[in-house]
Amino acid sequence: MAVFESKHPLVKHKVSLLRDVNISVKSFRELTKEVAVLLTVEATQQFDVANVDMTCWSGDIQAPMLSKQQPTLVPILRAGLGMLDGALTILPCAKISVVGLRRDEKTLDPETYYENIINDIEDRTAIIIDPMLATGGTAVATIDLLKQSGCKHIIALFLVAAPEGIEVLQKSHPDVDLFVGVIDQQLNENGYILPGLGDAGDKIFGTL
Ligand SMILES: O=P(O)(O)OC[C@H]1O[C@H](OP(=O)(O)OP(=O)(O)O)[C@H](O)[C@@H]1O
Ligand SMILES: O=c1cc[nH]c(=O)[nH]1
Ligand SMILES: [Mg+2]
Repeated sequence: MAVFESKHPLVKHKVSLLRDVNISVKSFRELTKEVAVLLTVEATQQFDVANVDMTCWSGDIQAPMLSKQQPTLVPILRAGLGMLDGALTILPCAKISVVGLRRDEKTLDPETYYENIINDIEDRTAIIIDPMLATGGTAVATIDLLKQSGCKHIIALFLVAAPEGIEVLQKSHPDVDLFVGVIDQQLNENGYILPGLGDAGDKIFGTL
């Protein structure tokens, strides 16, 4: 598994702004979307292109186009919805597969409460989007669901990731590449990322 931590100065800057304890819901939503745009650009840099015949204003040409089907975006409810608009800005034709998982506050185990994965997922790259990778339990369960549905190629985007979660993912799904805004220090005793962003879902949905 490859882990790509963004080197883009705007990603660093915007994730730092997201950490402000006094951030408004509006700013948190806007910045989450903006970082999602930047991470989607980085994650799609490795996509293959192949020349196709086309007629241009100046005549017939061969022009490079994406050689595979458009990917499917996989927002993990709730917080992943905050990144969906940003990812769609770069991939406006992507199909969307939605999964809903929440962590049990005490055990930190993920519980799946919704699953709506596209039919032809075996032909497409799945791009998981979720602001936070903490213990890794939610991401592992999501990848399990996608693989059970026939998905063969999966990448995952996170604004902030804890080293503990990266290690768990690495062990469970070594074939999945990660694109991360910032790798943070550690988890606290309640499974929250330090320094982190706090509860990203609550900040995006205004349920603090
Ligand atoms: O790596 P883990 O320890 O599994 O934690 C990460 C998960 O926790 C958060 O979701 P949460 O369960 O708070 O649900 P929400 O998006 O509805 O707020 C976050 O958006 C991830 O999905
Ligand atoms: O720090 C964390 C950990 C899990 N989920 C969040 O939203 N934040
Ligand atoms: Mg939450």
